[in-house]
Amino acid sequence: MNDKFVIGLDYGSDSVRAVIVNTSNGEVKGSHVFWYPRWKKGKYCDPVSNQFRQHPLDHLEGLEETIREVIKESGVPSGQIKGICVDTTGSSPMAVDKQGKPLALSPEFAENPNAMMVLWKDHTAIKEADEINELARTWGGEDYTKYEGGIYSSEWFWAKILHVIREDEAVAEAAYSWMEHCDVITAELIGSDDPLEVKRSRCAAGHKALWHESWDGLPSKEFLSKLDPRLADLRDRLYTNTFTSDLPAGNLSGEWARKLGLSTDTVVAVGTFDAHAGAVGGEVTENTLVKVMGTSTCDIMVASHEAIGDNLVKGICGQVDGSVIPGTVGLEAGQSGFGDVLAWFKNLVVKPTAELIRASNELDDAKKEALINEIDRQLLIKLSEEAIQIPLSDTAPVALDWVNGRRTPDANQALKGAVMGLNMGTDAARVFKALVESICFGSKKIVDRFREEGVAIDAVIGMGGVAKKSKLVMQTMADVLNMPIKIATSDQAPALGAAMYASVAAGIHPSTEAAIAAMTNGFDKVYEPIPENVAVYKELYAKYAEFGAFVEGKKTAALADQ
Ligand SMILES: Nc1ncnc2c1ncn2[C@@H]1O[C@H](COP(=O)(O)OP(=O)(O)O)[C@@H](O)[C@H]1O
Ligand SMILES: O=C(CO)[C@H](O)[C@H](O)COP(=O)(O)O
Repeated sequence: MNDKFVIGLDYGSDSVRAVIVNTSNGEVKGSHVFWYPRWKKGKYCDPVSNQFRQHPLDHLEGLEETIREVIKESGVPSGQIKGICVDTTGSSPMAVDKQGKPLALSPEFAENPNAMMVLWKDHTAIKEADEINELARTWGGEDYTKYEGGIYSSEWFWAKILHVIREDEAVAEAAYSWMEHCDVITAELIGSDDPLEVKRSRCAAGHKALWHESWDGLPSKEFLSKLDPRLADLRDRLYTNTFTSDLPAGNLSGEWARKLGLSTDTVVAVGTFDAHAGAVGGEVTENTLVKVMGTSTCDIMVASHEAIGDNLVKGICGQVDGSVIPGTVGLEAGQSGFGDVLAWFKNLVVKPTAELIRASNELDDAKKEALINEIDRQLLIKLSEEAIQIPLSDTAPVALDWVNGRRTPDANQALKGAVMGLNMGTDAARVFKALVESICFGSKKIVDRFREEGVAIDAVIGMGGVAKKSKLVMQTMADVLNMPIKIATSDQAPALGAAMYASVAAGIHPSTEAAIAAMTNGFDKVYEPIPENVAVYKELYAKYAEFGAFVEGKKTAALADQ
């Protein structure tokens, strides 16, 4: 057998997943998940202040373990493994030194959260994002936000950097450059020692760093200096050109070839973001909305240059040439909180329960931890089983899905979640059901915005942890959108998409479209809307919209006296 194989790596928010894939038929010969140990302990985070940082050691340990494990599991000879591609969350930037190494890998900054990866969901930079939006609208020059939906988010590159350099003089001084997570890992694999030489991700730059070829790359130094002179200086130590992920970033370094038991002939593709790789793994085509549903949700579409023309789609996460399928325009929207909204509720119940179990004298410590882990594992399933039994006609509460702010439509990370309509009969299952409905209503707001902006949506594909794990969420989504939802077979669609990019970068397939056709894993389920549910959710959606307008301050008479 002389089949050629590639490896796709998908760095999610809680774990990194790898798959090794046969490029001739998409057969997944091995997969492995590595949960970030420091992140799992909540280190370097402060949810109350919306601070979420990750230590790069979590990522490097996961890099080595996942690749070694999938090679071992597959039994594929190293000589047949031709390429690797890395997708990560974003915008998740890190301050790096002159060699492109994250500052937190140096002893001086090893415990400093500002020297670590500022995870996409970290919203400490709301003020900075507001400044960028205000300046973009008023400075008299180019509106650099126009290809990113017209509203810059605290989740993104420049806002995060500006916040950190204001907070931490030492990091500001020591940071030679800043790199997105996907570029850091790619640079590590190819043994780069110069961040200015690394082929930076088009996807990351276009969707999160205000990059566009029409203004020669990044925003001008004049614009940046109005925010902070140090940003203007930094521009010289970032990048001008960006690259799509069907292209090679370099070859595996000798160090990593030895660590992984691979050849230095192994090509490493330019990095990308998880959702966009997921769309490729899920066979994205024009007029199809791909929903990558994990802790958050990303909604990805592709449009031909002819179809999109000069249309600037308002309030989404941007439209970028080549961010998904090179030669087409990638469109991104999404929700800052999706599975996380449900995890938040789960933790609300589990945390005090766990503390009581630990404080009790009934069980030994090992049995206590086993019981707590079982409750943590089972609670979402249990709540889902109970929620499915609640008749839709039951006046369940109405919730807003903004526990992590609102990403789209119209980013507003200052927003918070809310629930109304509680009474003495409101049990955990009813609140959970309201939260499930809220994240589906939030998805409908995005579909409505795309259509209002002239982007046709004829089909919906679901993938990611929630799509594979929750029948309740997916049926509710089909009912709320009143559209069938196809579920991608692969439970690692982003990693599969990264593998597809790797096969093109390694010269095995001639294009991303050809790689999709050859390596797709297809779909294994379709959720069809249930007409009677569609009617009920139409009314509930109107309540959700009114409640949202009220909470966001656009009070309406209908709600004001409730
Ligand atoms: N049974 C379930 N029902 C609903 N949501 C679930 C269930 N199991 C896990 N989740 C959610 O899935 C999300 C993790 O999604 P996943 O795609 O695995 O991770 P990531 O977002 O890091 O890529 C978590 O937010 C978790 O709350
Ligand atoms: O916005 C993104 C991509 O553009 C983030 O990577 C995405 O939201 C992260 O989500 P998850 O934790 O579910 O992988």
